[in-house]
Amino acid sequence: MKRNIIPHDYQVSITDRRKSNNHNSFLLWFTGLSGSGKSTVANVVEQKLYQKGIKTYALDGDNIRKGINKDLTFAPEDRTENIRRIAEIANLMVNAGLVTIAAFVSPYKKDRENIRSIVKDVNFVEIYINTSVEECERRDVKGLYKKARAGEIKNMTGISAPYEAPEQPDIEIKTEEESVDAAAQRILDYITPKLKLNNE
Ligand SMILES: Nc1ncnc2c1ncn2[C@@H]1O[C@H](COP(=O)(O)OS(=O)(=O)O)[C@@H](OP(=O)(O)O)[C@H]1O
Ligand SMILES: Nc1ncnc2c1ncn2[C@@H]1O[C@H](COP(=O)(O)OP(=O)(O)O)[C@@H](O)[C@H]1O
Repeated sequence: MKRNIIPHDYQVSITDRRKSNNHNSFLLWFTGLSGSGKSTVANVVEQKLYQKGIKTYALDGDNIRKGINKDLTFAPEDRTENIRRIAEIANLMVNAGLVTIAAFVSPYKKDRENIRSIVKDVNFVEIYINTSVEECERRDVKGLYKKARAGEIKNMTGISAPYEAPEQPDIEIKTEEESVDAAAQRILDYITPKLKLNNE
């Protein structure tokens, strides 16, 4: 379909915005099972960045699935659309100069590859929060695993829907072996060089 959409050439660029913030912008994408620890670790990372004066914004289930994506279910095609829209929003935020943090189950490899192509490889940091389904079920932070076992929730990731683990994530956190603070520190150490402005 020919849509005749011609982008307007705005004069304030991503480079200008990064310069005025005095740091680079990129996307930290947390993937993992429900209850694996994505939000817990992401929250500490954001707090530490904020304390250093870094401009951040965090996207998560509450501000997305209750808002812009409230029309979407957990069926595979809706999860794909969920992640696609979030990637587009994240891309706008990266262009606005923010270190953008996103914590979503994002169980499908092809959807995560799509995020990488939307925000560009150089702006994408994939963080795999690797917690076994047994441990997530033991934590059962929201009581969802119990409901899934009782058949009250269909398509529950790890129980009745697949989770395709990243093969080469930029960072892998095994929460059964590493504390929240140690994980957050490892992420901060990884991204600190990326925050520095280069001469674009
Ligand atoms: N069927 C099923 N499977 C997985 N998760 C479920 C499901 N139903 C509801 N929930 C709750 O919704 C949160 C996951 O939403 P996401 O937008 O991250 O999922 S996805 O990326 O589209 O797969 C997830 O939040 P987190 O626990 O923060 O991961 C759950 O609380
Ligand atoms: N090392 C750890 N890293 C992250 N979370 C942990 C860790 N150890 C225990 N937890 C607990 O696991 C739960 C993870 O919940 P949450 O962060 O909401 O997961 P998700 O966002 O992936 O659904 C929290 O109750 C958290 O306190």
